[in-house]
Amino acid sequence: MTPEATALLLQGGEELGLDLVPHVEAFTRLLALLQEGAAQTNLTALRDERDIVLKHFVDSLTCLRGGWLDRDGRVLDLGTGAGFPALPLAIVRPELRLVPVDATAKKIAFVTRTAAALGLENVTPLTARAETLGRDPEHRGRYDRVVTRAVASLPALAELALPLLRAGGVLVAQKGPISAEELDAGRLAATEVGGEVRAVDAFALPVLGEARTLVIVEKTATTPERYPRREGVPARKPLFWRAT
Ligand SMILES: C[S@@+](CC[C@H](N)C(=O)[O-])C[C@H]1O[C@@H](n2cnc3c(N)ncnc32)[C@H](O)[C@@H]1O
Repeated sequence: MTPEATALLLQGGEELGLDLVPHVEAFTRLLALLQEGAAQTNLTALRDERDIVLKHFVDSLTCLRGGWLDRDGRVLDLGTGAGFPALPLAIVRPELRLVPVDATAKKIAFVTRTAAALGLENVTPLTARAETLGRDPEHRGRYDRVVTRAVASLPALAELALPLLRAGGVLVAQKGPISAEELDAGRLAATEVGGEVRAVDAFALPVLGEARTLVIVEKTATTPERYPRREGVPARKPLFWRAT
């Protein structure tokens, strides 16, 4: 990693209250593996070091805001793609047991290789759709936290994530700016599937200042058996929301 990119990583961490100095080596290796992987397959649109450091690494770590992931536990990353936020979280929070999940086997193959190369023993990647896991007794109701970044609308995320959480578990949804309409639909959807929106944290991405939102949904009741609906339906026909 160039000295400039390292400085941005440390500055981003500092703005989040994180000392990333002990993790520079791990992030340097992650950056190299990501650039290598991106050259071979269509893993990520970001190629530039500065973009990867700020928009993947630092952005992923913003889900630590508010302390929702401060306790150890099982954390499912829904729609992890090339491993975000799961891999940065696994580096910085070794006490978390992370299960990065994605529907695309090629992406999970990359996450598996990368976690092994980085020696991250707290990462167990899984190729699956969230809808399938949500109906599987080995996964339904088994997670303390679900994190997710840039995957779907809030009502769709509520339907996909809440079935996976134990009672009292929490969804930490990382999004860009969110409209009042999406948030309203998300609140209704959360209630429908057994949850409640606990916090909406609008903030600026460190260094770049872009708008981001963390939406926190707590599982407060049992999810009705009919949720999640079948594959593709939660995103195509989100509850209480007419996607544009
Ligand atoms: C835009 S990418 C975001 C990837 C990553 N979270 C990030 O922030 O870089 C969305 C990912 O979610 C996955 N995905 C979407 N819906 C899913 C579902 N229902 N179950 C599992 N994976 C899903 C897609 O395969 C894709 O890799």
